[in-house]
Amino acid sequence: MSQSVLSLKNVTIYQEEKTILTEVNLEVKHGEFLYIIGKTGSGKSSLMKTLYADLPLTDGEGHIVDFDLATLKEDDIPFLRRKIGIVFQDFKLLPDRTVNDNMLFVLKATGWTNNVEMQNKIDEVLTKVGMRDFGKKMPHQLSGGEQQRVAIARALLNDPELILADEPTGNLDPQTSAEVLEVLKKINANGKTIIMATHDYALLMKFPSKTLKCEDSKIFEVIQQRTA
Ligand SMILES: Nc1ncnc2c1ncn2[C@@H]1O[C@H](COP(=O)(O)OP(=O)(O)OP(=O)(O)O)[C@@H](O)[C@H]1O
Repeated sequence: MSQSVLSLKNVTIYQEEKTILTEVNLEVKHGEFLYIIGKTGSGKSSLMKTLYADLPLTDGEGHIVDFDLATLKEDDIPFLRRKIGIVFQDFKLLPDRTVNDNMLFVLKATGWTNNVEMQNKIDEVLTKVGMRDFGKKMPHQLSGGEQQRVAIARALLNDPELILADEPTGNLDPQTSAEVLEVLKKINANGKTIIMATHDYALLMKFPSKTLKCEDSKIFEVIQQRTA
């Protein structure tokens, strides 16, 4: 399949009055795995926030999973977020409830009501990330890598077309980062489109894929070179 999941045309991204990225032209096709790299402060998170409508698109054109970012209304944002799975650096699991209840919370908030269907879905996504036996655990009983795998499972609950992962390995050691990347790569191999912001260049070398770099307010494709 080659239809576009995301298209940005001549977009400028601002934080308050400051221009962060300009002349952003980007097209991501169904099934791609795309890295966004760049130094701290170069605008990776601002770009991701624009994609999940945390920052409004005020300048340029943007379409993502059938939503028009330039004309998106406040009321549309929850519906956009159901078609996008978001994974953050700090996992953002609810600390006061089990893994299973974290999942139930999201399903109920997004309109699911049937208990059997909800539990089947939870089991399905936890199995996908290798966490099937951890449903009764509290987040604090899990390692960072396990928490991030649960967060990835949570992002899969509503079968999104696109996963946006903003520094998903930023809090993890190299070995655990590689394991989380393997989970994301497997999900991508099963057909999900993934955009991942990172400054972990070692990971990029280990799992090469199409890469865009944010630098000097611009974003452009870079060709990865193997050093060994
Ligand atoms: N909420 C905000 N209000 C004002 N300025 C912001 C805000 N968030 C980020 N910025 C500024 O926007 C610029 C880009 O930040 P952004 O977080 O997008 O960079 P980044 O590449 O994701 O960095 P990092 O790798 O450190 O997360 C920085 O100069 C930052 O100070």
